[in-house]
Amino acid sequence: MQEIDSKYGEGQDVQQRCDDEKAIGYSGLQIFFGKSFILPPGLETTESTIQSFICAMILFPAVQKKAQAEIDRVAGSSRMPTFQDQPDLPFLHAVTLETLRWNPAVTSGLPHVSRKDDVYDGYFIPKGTTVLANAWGFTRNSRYYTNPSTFDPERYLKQPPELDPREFVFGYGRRICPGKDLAFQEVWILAASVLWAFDIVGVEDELASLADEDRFSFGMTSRPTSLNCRFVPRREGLKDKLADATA
Ligand code: HEM
Repeated sequence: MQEIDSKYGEGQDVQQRCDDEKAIGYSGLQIFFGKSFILPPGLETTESTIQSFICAMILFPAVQKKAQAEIDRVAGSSRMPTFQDQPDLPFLHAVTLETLRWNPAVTSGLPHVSRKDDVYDGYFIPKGTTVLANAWGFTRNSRYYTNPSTFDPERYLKQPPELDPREFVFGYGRRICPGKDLAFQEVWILAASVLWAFDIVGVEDELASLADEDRFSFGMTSRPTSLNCRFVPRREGLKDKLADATA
């Protein structure tokens, strides 16, 4: 990758770079994850969201079991779930939403500048002020979510459902995340595939005793502070089945 990185700086000819990478044998996945490429804005956020999903599955095994039961009912044991199964997997859809909410990857949004004087909730905000929208604040607000620290996908399945986190975890307006639909689908297919193939089992219970404030890093992108777990295969001949699915 270094050889390619030194040839192409940021913002250089992406198509040419892809062709060169393919020519020297990088897989599609390596190209997707290549640094100094156009995707880094979505890379860390998606990665940390997936880590939060794994963390949630460790801490809330009943949710994991319920999602696996739904996947098994729809896809069976001989094939992995695919996007075609999406309409038949409402609980998994809710698990994906709850993953986005439970630990939003960008907890305090990105800084923006107010373009004119404004008043919000009685506070005067002069033109030119740096403004941050607190996504974390939404996720833990009991006005929107019951037991907000609990990972509970059912909140989106009851009538009326609680607030869809896609309303705020991807930002707002003109600069809203352009990768939001892709991100949702990436997290969904990863959750579907991993839960079909493996039981995710925590190897230490230190995470369970932590409060929200200590459980997540709250960096530029927020991720779980500890993630010790084992992926235990759920299927006979899993290696061959995975090879078939990715061939
Ligand atoms: C779960 C995954 C993701 C989350 C939580 C997320 C969240 C965000 C947030 C909060 C912003 C700032 C929006 C604002 O300024 O108000 C943003 C911007 C952006 N995201 Fe994402 N994102 C994710 C995945 C992706 C993916 C997969 C891509 C691309 C493939 C992507 C590309 C971008 C780009 C290019 C921007 C900058 C947009 C601009 O400034 O005009 N993101 N994202």
